[in-house]
Amino acid sequence: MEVAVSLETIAKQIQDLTKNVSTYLQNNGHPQPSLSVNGPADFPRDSPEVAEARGKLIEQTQLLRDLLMGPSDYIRHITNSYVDVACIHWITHFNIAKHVPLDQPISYADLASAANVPLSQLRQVLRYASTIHLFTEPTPGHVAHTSVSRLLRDSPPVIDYVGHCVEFSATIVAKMVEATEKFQGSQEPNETAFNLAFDTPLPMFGWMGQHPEVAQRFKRLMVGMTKSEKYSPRYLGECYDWSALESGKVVDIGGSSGHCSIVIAKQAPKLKLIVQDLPHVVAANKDSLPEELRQQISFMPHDFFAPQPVEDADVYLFSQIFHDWSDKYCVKILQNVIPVMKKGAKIVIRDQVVPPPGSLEKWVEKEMRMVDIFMMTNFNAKERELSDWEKLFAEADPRLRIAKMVKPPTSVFTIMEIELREDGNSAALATNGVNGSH
Ligand SMILES: C[S@@+](CC[C@H](N)C(=O)[O-])C[C@H]1O[C@@H](n2cnc3c(N)ncnc32)[C@H](O)[C@@H]1O
Repeated sequence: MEVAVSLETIAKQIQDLTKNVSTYLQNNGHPQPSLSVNGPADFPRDSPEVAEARGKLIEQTQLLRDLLMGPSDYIRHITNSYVDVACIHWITHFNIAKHVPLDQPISYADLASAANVPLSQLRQVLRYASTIHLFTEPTPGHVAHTSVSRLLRDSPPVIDYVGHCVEFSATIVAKMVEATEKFQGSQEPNETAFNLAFDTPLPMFGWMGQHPEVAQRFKRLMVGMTKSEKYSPRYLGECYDWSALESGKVVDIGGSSGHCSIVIAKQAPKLKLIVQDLPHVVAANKDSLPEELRQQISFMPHDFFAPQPVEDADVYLFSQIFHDWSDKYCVKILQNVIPVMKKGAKIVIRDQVVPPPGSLEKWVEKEMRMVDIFMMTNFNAKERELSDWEKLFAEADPRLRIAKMVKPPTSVFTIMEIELREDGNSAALATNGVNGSH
């Protein structure tokens, strides 16, 4: 049960945290956050303490606002957020942000004719959008950018992200109810809300193969994500003792362009790595491997639903594979590797271990659980909590045990080492900063 906290207590915390954050910005030459057109696009991320204070502030200010709304207004507020998404879709579809100059306002009439949209609808949509900080009306009848709407004009990663959300994901999640009614919790990757939304019998990635523009945008998003701390593969290199394998062999299953293997290869120059993926993925990526790594890393077409052909590897690596598949298919993927594992070989998994409900700030947990909903609606898959992982391993083979888990604080991923124990005993689980570990 939630304990009631007074508004003053929350406000006091907000005041103290705001002072810390604001002083830090001033003392380190960072601009104050602003919605004006030249306001900074991102909050500085160079101090872990300030990042923590900012996280708490977002949590506390949101709590204060929600409490002040009261349940009746609050439920209306969260329920009608579909209008926000629809207006952002309209704005991006008709390329409105590109037609608004950065240095001066533009009249609704001129903007309507430049974007070729009905004047009255433009005014309706932008006046709504200005209530959520997208565009502003500095003088009646004239529109100008804010620091938020500017991103829809100038930031290709934001434009990709927003396009993917409003044109793709929003269409899919709108079919959640119908999908459950029709498919009743199916584990098949082609009996999903995605299949209903796009009226296709193909699994999501198969469909993307036939829609290169959507696929290219999705790929750009994924590549962009790997550049952020949260999704960076660099921790995979740093948080596992790859050099202890000396001149051993690693198979990077579903390794895509090999970016995880590249990180590991740089960490442990004597290791040999084989990147396996579907034939078309291997064909598209193998020639872009840096010249200096070609002795160390090779590519091999392989479907992970077929028996694993590499029998002498020390590690079978699965990075961001299992969250795309239901348990039924994850078990098959694991069972294709287990028979060829030599004595002492390990399975290393880089994926999310979702912490128990309520253990993170709500806005952080919301983001994590949003990805879980995408996994459900796109693939009938999920992000797994520790107990889900344990259940999965037990189902694949009772000898599988989690031997180590490491979760770097700034990464969303946990790195798990799984061993195949011949004696059937539980291994002592060595964890490092993993929320909700034993
Ligand atoms: C989410 S990506 C993960 C890529 C990479 N391991 C990483 O961590 O960024 C999933 C990968 O699985 C590959 N994949 C999907 N189905 C596969 C299959 N049946 N056999 C092998 N690879 C497959 C995809 O082509 C894609 O590269």
